[in-house]
Amino acid sequence: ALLPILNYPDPRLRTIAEPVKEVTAEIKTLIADMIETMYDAQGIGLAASQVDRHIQLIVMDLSEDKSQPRVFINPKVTPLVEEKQPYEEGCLSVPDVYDKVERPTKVRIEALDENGDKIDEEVEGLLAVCIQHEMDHLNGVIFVDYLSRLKQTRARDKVRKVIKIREKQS
Ligand SMILES: O=C(O)C[C@@H](Cc1ccccc1)C(=O)SCC(=O)c1ccccc1
Ligand SMILES: [Zn+2]
Repeated sequence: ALLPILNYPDPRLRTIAEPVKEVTAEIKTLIADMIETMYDAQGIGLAASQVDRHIQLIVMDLSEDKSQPRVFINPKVTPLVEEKQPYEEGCLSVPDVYDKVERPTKVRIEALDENGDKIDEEVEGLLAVCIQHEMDHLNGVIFVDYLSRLKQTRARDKVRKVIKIREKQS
């Protein structure tokens, strides 16, 4: 089922996510719903925080044909290099706002997958950017927090406009 995505600056997006204790049937349903919601919203990642579920769960699919969804449960991300790289980020909770954010170029991801099996990978490129962006969501951080006050104000105004247009369309 499609889930409603919280929009910036909704304070619920600032909630710190709790660790997942057990991958229950309910969580497997949530994972399927998040993947469906991510594809519908044309995203490449989605954190549970964005659908108002405050558990440490991220879904991601960087494939062209939306055929390789990945699930990260209780993820831990560790930078492997000091070097940072800028990337033009977007966010499904801040629609139509894109801006450069600098993040460590290479990171280690430790997590569990949807079967409770260990993930332990060193990644760079868009996967490294996206996992750090999603990890921020689980810690109540949104990418606009790294931008200037002026850009944050513009982002709030932009989201307000986009939501109004979407409400008219629905
Ligand atoms: O809000 C989210 O977490 C999803 C977000 C993930 C993300 C994309 C790009 C850089 C960092 C994090 C999105 O999927 S934004 C929409 C999108 O598909 C996209 C935007 C910019 C570059 C590439 C993809
Ligand atoms: Zn986001």
